[in-house]
Amino acid sequence: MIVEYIRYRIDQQDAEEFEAAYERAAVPLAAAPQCVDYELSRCVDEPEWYILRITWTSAEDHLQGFRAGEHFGAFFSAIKPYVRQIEEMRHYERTAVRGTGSSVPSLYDWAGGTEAFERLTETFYEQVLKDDLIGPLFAHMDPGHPRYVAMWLAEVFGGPSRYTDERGGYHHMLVQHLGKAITEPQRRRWVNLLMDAADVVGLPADPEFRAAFASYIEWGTRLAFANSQPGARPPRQAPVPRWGWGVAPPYFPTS
Ligand code: HEM
Repeated sequence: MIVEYIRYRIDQQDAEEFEAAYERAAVPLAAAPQCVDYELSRCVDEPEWYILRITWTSAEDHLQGFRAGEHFGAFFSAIKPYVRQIEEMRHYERTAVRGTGSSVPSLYDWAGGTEAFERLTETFYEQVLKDDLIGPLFAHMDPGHPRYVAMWLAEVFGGPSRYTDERGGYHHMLVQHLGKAITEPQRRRWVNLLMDAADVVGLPADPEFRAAFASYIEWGTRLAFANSQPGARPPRQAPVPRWGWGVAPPYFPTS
């Protein structure tokens, strides 16, 4: 991905029409498969300055794909009157320095932190061991297993990176599943028992948290299933995934 920044200097009296022109240009831009996202911002301190940020799938996709593609004509005709007002138009490569702030609580904090995940996995594995379908898979599990899985989940949901630092991270987790030939009914039972345990230990039951939680569990169990099949060749090294709220951020009642 590549980020294009276009800085405009627009006379105050033209600002309204400029923004309206970009609203029109945004329609073909949004339809272009080379465009990841875009945002037009106006400077507060010096309102004649605007910056348009467009993330493209690549510089080549922008310059060859978009510009030669079916959406460019409509895009360009909307913004053509302002081309002479461009002060800078460049592609920038993202660096490793990026992240999110703390304005939105992590799923880890929302759930109640390490203690909540430990309660969850304690209860979950008590039921797993009694279960006819998946109990036998865990018959020889390490007594620390519930705590290790709690560490994994805590890290995935935005908590401390203890599974990576103390337990070997993704690679260690992966090898535990290799060759286990998990069946779909076993995967589904694992999910069902975990969801039951979430209710029993009182993990937050709001729709937003549960949707994000269930989404990771669905994804993770399907990966565990796939990686456990005979002949599976998953990547041996990768970071522990970090799961966020997705499209439904936490709901804070206003009154
Ligand atoms: C989101 C889904 C899953 C997560 C996050 C997860 C997590 C983990 C982790 C972190 C370990 C290694 C613990 C350690 O550090 O020692 C592990 C091991 C294991 N997992 Fe999973 N797992 C998932 C799905 C499944 C499923 C669906 C099954 C089978 C139905 C399964 C069966 C096992 C088994 C049998 C082990 C080895 C246990 C032992 O003998 O110690 N896992 N899992």
